[in-house]
Amino acid sequence: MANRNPVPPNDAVVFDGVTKSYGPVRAVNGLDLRLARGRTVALLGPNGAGKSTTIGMLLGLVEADSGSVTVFGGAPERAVRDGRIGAMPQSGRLIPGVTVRELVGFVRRSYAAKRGNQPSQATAVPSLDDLLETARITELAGRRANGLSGGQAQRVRFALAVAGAPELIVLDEPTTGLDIESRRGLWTSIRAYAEGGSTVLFSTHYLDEADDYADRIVVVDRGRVIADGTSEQIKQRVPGRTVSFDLDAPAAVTFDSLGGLPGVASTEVRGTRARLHTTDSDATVLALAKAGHVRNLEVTGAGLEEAFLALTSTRDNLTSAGENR
Ligand SMILES: Nc1ncnc2c1ncn2[C@@H]1O[C@H](COP(=O)(O)OP(=O)(O)OP(=O)(O)O)[C@@H](O)[C@H]1O
Repeated sequence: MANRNPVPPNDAVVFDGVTKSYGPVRAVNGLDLRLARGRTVALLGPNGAGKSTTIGMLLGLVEADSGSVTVFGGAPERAVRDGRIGAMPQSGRLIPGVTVRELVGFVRRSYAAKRGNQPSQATAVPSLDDLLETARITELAGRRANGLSGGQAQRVRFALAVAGAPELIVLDEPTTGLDIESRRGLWTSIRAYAEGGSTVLFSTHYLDEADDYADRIVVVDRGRVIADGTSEQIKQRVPGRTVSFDLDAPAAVTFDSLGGLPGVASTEVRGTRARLHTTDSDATVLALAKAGHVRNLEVTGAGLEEAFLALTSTRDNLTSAGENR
């Protein structure tokens, strides 16, 4: 497939007008996306939005119907063959009957042998000990690979993904089903690897991970990019603020009186804590101050979850929040 635009040297990945259908289902629908080298990017979207199909095309596993996908200026298959992409799939059993050290060592050796045949290749394959350390699985080295907990197995999969010192790692829902401690542990390894200058693309349904770890968030829905920017830029897409406070004298304040304050679009009272969603937080706060009876007042913008829900429920919303790549 011919690439219609020249690829700027700073782009690791370019999707250019890409479509992919499965029978009548348009999984990816004219996707345009550029990923700059060295950044960590989260791919968010509701179920069936096209995230896995997009990742499949990036890894050369799924062929686009039209448009082009370019990785490091060439075909994805070539980047995979050269060990420049490391991938962590959503699932897949680890080989039974071998230890973690044997499994990771085998994959590492196969990359090292390939690099030996390509001395021009810039990135050296790490030592096995460094690799185990990076993935924080040194203490698991002697364990059977198929007898690990979910979190431990994901760390081994991560070691396999980075065994060839790839410049781009692609993680498809890496922490799904893991407890909070295992999620944090895996992210410690991913971040450490990213700090070495690699590009990271991950999909997730955990919005806090996108908020905490991504330099840039790309939201897809029905196979298209519907928002693209930093976490802050995405949050700003949802207008209005939330004004929260403790009611000093709950009996003296009624729902109706709160709802009648300037700017207030909706109200919620739980116990003595009130939350007002307002389109004019300055006017709302001034009116509350005049009325008195409030303590611990707080004004906050929408969280990423609220923004995500608002964006993905607005079906016609196809503009971009920013160009931060
Ligand atoms: N091999 C396939 N055959 C038929 N339809 C498919 C196939 N793969 C994906 N689809 C459909 O394409 C659409 C996009 O699916 P995809 O798995 O890419 O979305 P997703 O955003 O990764 O979803 P999820 O968050 O649920 O994993 C969905 O409607 C899905 O049912």
